[in-house]
Amino acid sequence: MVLYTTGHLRLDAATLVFATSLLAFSLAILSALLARGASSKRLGLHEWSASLAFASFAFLLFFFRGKAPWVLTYLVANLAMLAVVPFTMLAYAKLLQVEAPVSSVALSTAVGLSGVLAVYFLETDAQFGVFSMSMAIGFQLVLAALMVAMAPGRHGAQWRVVLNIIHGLSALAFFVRAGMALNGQAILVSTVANSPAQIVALCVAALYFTVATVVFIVMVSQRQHREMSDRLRRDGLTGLYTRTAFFEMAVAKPHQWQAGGYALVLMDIDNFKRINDSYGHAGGDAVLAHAARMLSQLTRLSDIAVRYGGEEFCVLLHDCSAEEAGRFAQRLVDEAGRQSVRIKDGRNVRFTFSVGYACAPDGQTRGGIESLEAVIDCADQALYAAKAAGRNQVQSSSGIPACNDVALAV
Ligand SMILES: Nc1nc2c(ncn2[C@@H]2O[C@H](COP(=O)(O)OP(=O)(O)OP(=O)(O)O)[C@@H](O)[C@H]2O)c(=O)[nH]1
Repeated sequence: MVLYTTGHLRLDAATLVFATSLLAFSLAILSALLARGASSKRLGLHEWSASLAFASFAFLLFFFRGKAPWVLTYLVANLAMLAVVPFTMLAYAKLLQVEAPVSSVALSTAVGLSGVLAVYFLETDAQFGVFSMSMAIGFQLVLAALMVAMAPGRHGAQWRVVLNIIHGLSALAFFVRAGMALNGQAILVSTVANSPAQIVALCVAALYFTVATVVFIVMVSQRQHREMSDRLRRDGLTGLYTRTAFFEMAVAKPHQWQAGGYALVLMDIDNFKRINDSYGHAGGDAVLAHAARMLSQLTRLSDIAVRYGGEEFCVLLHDCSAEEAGRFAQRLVDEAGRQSVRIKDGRNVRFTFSVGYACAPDGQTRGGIESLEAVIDCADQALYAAKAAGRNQVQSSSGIPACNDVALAV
């Protein structure tokens, strides 16, 4: 099949193979240039660029079939093709922060490789090579689609769907090709075989490289944007959310913390001024950073840990009973008492926490931000009570008369 347009312009296998190589090469350069930014490196653009470079190289070698040595245009070209999807998966692993299915990839690569080696060295029928390569790449495309579909989070959901449509379409093209090989109709990628199957497969390849690269770059830029806005909401010294960001988040997504009830835990490092006086401001900073790390380790992903003031922290425990909040608060005090912070001059600094907490049980959380402010106020009074009672301890707001049924009271 040759899709003619006018005059000398024709869309045949030779044109398509060369154009696909050029297209993949241009997209590889674009991805490599975008990967030059420090933050882009760890988002998988290098791997994406490598995958396209392998594809471009393979298609260029296919283009020279019949004019260059068979070792290059068959063996090396197919080895390059076998590297394309695994590098794509490495890129997804970085961007979506998931594990690549290494053993399944290795197994499918071995299947593809065995077919190619058998054809090249043992002069087995060429259809065996086409079948094993097509099955291997089709299977790897399905694995890539599963990685994209099963990655945690719902960010860029519509783009993931587009990616998976194109993965599915490409996998289907490879499985059809494998089926044709079984039926004895398979053709090698060639510039002279202009069968409809060949033309369609080449068009699908060009479509795959273009759409998948555009979508990948969009997803990279979305993640960069998310990370940048998250960084702006965090305190530079401790990495915890700032007080302003905390209230913005609480107002924006009340259902995320109200559902199931919540507890608000406020904690303050005891006699912090003395720590600053004894160990210097840098020593004090090291204690703050250590305390924040400890806090992050003890909280769940659904909780919100905040640097509430100078040496004061707060945690919103989502879906949490009063007993659980009490245990969490006591754990903070115990851990702080157990740990010490090694500062730059080699000295160890010990610190303690005073903690106050208040709860808004499930069913009493309808007051929105006003209710949250009331709960914080009660946790603050409990913290004050802990300080007044001698520090290094936990107090609950339940003993404070004004704080009973606090969420209902507002
Ligand atoms: N190193 C350092 N110190 C800070 C920072 N922010 C606030 N501080 C200091 O934290 C100290 C807080 O002291 P106070 O409010 O008197 O409280 P405290 O000494 O912890 O006493 P209690 O809270 O009553 O136990 C002040 O000396 C502030 O200068 C910071 O980012 N780094």
